[in-house]
Amino acid sequence: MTEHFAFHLKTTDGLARLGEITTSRGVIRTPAFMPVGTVATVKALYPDQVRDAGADILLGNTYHLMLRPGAERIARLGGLHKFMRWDGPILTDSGGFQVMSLGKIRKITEEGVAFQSHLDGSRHMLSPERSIEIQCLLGADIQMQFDECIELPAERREVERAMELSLRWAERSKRAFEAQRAAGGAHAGQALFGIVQGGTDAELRHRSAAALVDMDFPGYAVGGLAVGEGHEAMIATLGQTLPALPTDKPRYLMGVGTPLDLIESVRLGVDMFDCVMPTRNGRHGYAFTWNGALNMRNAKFAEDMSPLDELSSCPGARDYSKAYVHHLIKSGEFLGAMILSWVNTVFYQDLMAAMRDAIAHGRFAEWADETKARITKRPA
Ligand SMILES: Nc1nc2c(CCc3ccccc3)c3nc[nH]c3cc2c(=O)[nH]1
Repeated sequence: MTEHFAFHLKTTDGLARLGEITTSRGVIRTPAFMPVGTVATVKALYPDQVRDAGADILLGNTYHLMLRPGAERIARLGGLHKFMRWDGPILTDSGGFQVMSLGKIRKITEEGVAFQSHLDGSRHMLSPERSIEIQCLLGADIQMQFDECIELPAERREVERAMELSLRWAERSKRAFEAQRAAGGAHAGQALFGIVQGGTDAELRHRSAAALVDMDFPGYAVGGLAVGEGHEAMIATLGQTLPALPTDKPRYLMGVGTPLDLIESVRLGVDMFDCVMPTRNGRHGYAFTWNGALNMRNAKFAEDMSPLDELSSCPGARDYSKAYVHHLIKSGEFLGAMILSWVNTVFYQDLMAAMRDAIAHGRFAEWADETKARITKRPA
């Protein structure tokens, strides 16, 4: 694991950026979409399908994996990469966000968050130090600071309190990560990212970003969004937050988003994304295609033998008919979820590859306008 973590900004087109992140487990081409593999699997897909779709990096989740099968157990079994047979980079979230959305009977203090498992009610505690310890036990290449993300809408003083707590937790996360490095629990090919909070308040966002930049992280996430604020507020907040971050470090917008969200966020200068949408919506019968999103439960597809999306690079989108996928989804068959998870994961990777190509050729604005018209048109 000699390769040091590094970000190389290759070129820009307006605020849009083309780059590469080097980790000890491989290179991440940015702008990048990172499939979510919360419990050590990208649901309904084999790792080879995820790799062949073009994904360079996957996401794992501290909250879920600490509860089952357990971080120490995964470490005993050789780490998350070996466990799930993914040899590329893995980014893990720090767990705070998931405790707030899934954990039960939570108690937040300066120390951290005490909670009960949503699986069996067992008692657990997450702190910046324990979160970093778990992420190192998992062997994550990119780790996230322990933060508090509050649901919007919220009172400004609540947003300010959570943002300031997250800054104190950023300091503690960084010290814990450095201690892990010194003790051999982490190496130079791994990185810890800070997370900017502050709701949709520009002043709080600037304070959070400035304080994190002072702590000097190798990458910065914009957190606290995709929590119900809506597309316009998210884009407005991004426009206020991104300029406060250094251009020579990656920017990761957490939990985003729809294809339209991705295009508009890349236009503003975001480099990395994650979202459960391609796989979760796939399991619920939605297909992302180059002619808009299709709800495969719709009876209009019952006798439509045309392919899901003949423009897709996914064999599943070209080989299977809408009628067949409609039947599988209506029947609740596993293959329906498998096909649509595959089609959607490939669509998201093809979308990112097209963005990278447009930026490389200095035609992102034109490409974005053409593509938005195509993929947001209401399907016939
Ligand atoms: N730590 C953190 N995570 C967030 C996630 C989960 C992203 C994630 C990472 C890795 C695996 C799964 C999920 C968010 N998802 C939507 N909005 C989000 C905001 C935050 C946030 O402010 N902080």
